[in-house]
Amino acid sequence: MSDALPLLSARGLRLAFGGVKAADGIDLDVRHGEFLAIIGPNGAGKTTFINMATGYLRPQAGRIEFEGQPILGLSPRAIVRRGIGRSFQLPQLFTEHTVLENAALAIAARRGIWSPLAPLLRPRWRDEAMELLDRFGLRGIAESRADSLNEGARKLADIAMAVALEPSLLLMDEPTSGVAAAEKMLIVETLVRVLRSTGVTAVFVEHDMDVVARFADRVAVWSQGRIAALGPPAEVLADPVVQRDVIGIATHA
Ligand SMILES: Nc1ncnc2c1ncn2[C@@H]1O[C@H](COP(=O)(O)OP(=O)(O)OP(=O)(O)O)[C@@H](O)[C@H]1O
Repeated sequence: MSDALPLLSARGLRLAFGGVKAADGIDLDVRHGEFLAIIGPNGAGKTTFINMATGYLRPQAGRIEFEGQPILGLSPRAIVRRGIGRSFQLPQLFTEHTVLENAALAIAARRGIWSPLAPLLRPRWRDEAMELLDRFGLRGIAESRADSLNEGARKLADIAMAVALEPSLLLMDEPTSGVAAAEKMLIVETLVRVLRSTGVTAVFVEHDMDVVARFADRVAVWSQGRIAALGPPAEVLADPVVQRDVIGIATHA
């Protein structure tokens, strides 16, 4: 496959909820290997885009292609199988299970195995789950229950589960929301290191402009269901309109 072909290509996406235009003509190409940040005020339609690209919402018009193939109309599960992973604003871990158990379940799910947990904790699976946790620096909390983790560890563990499914594109909705300021950069550094080393392309919704400036290759600015600006962070974040309309009100927790 040619690298010139975008990994994901969206054209003319439209979706209104009553009078609210959550997507009002979205055109976006995601390039192989890039880290693309999506910024924009609350209600601009950022999550709606992720929901459309992952099969959770169907646009009223437009098309989305992944690796040159149309994906609109596929179920979320079928889209995961094509290679698009996702993490949510609120982590989706099995809270009553340990981090290791969550990892083993995710690795098994990747192979289409829906097994009781006990066999998945035998050495072969356990080693693989530990190896995954190691990559995210989570080995030390492998035996902790998911509901006992702080928000930073919970977010990383959630992303590790998405990576266990071996996506080529990962869409992350606010990977740092709720994470304490002191932890934030370490969390993002860790996930960027893992994703870059495995060649995973990433799209992430982010409200922290320091994170965007440091880790994004390109930034797309969402405004009222449209993309108002797109380009390298140094350029986009210096745009006075973006500074006034997006950064000035980016106080979202
Ligand atoms: N399922 C839905 N039903 C009705 N309205 C919806 C639905 N999903 C989103 N909306 C509306 O569409 C608009 C865009 O919402 P969306 O969640 O995509 O924004 P966002 O940019 O992700 O905001 P935030 O930063 O607050 O997460 C909002 O006005 C929202 O209330």
